[in-house]
Amino acid sequence: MHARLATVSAAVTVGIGTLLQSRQAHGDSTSDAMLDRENASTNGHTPGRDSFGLPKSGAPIREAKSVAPSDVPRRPSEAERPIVVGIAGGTGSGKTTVSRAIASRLGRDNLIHIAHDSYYKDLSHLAIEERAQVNFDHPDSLDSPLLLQHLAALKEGHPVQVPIYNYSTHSREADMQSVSPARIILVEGILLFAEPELAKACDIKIFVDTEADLRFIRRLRRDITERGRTAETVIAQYTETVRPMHNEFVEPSKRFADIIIPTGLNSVALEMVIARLESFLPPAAAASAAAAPPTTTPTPTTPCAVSS
Ligand SMILES: Nc1ncnc2c1ncn2[C@@H]1O[C@H](COP(=O)(O)OP(=O)(O)O)[C@@H](O)[C@H]1O
Ligand SMILES: O=c1ccn([C@@H]2O[C@H](COP(=O)(O)O)[C@@H](O)[C@H]2O)c(=O)[nH]1
Repeated sequence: MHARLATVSAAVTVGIGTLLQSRQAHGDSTSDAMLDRENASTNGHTPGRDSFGLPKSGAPIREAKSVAPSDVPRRPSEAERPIVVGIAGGTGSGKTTVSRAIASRLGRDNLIHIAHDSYYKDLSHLAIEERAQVNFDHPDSLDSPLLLQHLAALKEGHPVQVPIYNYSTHSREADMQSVSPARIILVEGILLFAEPELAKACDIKIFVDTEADLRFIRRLRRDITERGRTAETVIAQYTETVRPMHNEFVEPSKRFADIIIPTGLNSVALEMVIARLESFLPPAAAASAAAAPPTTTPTPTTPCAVSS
């Protein structure tokens, strides 16, 4: 299957803003925000950015990984600032699998991988039966403002503490995962482009587009084996919330993507994405990534926290 690749177009300025509270404003306000952004991207070049408005390649900001907490990390220059790559798509579309394929090529030193899912709100104050009834596919179920704060901090060269979410208990673990900046920040989630501020925080937006029947089959298998569900609960959740929310929020957000990857592990599309991301790495790291074998099917797993 051939990849449908659109031009990488968005030039975006990251800023922390409050998310729109009104979900009913989703349609119009999202469109307005996106149009504003597209218009802004055509207003000539910004210093330190390339013709697409993306930060130019330069030295990685690896030094932030080794600083002591008491030290103040050096603020990355515009040319060094991390590139945020958003990977959205429906549940089971292959977001994590695609992220891992990209990560395995670009290398741990150059990339960090953050899941929007890690920012699900903690439901430990509810009885376990009540937790399972929550609509986890509505944007309000996630602490997106915290993710926005973290992306902004990483872009400034600061490490962040990412929550660790447990899908079986629908709650956050006591521990958090410390994540330090890298040149490429992969962030994935079903609702990433449905939240205008989060979409805006992504320099490159990729949508993994997989048919609903395949996604459902994958989810059924995964949720039973990895997330402690039964076939009955997966089917009930899918019909009651996952499917309607997909149609209301996820599917319409596809139009904000720069690139659409059909059925996930599409090697043509992946190689083009990887080549583009390599261009942001310093020469030695880019050469090493380019020398790695072409993308193969990684063992798909579904972490809920961060991996790289
Ligand atoms: N291209 C693929 N072919 C077959 N199975 C896949 C493929 N991509 C993902 N999967 C399977 O589907 C499940 C969901 O994939 P995942 O990457 O976790 O999707 P998402 O992150 O979008 O929910 C995984 O458990 C994996 O086993
Ligand atoms: O406690 C929870 C939190 C989330 N979910 C479901 O997870 C998916 C999103 O994860 P993917 O890896 O993209 O599938 C979302 O559809 C939620 O319904 C959950 O079941 N329980």
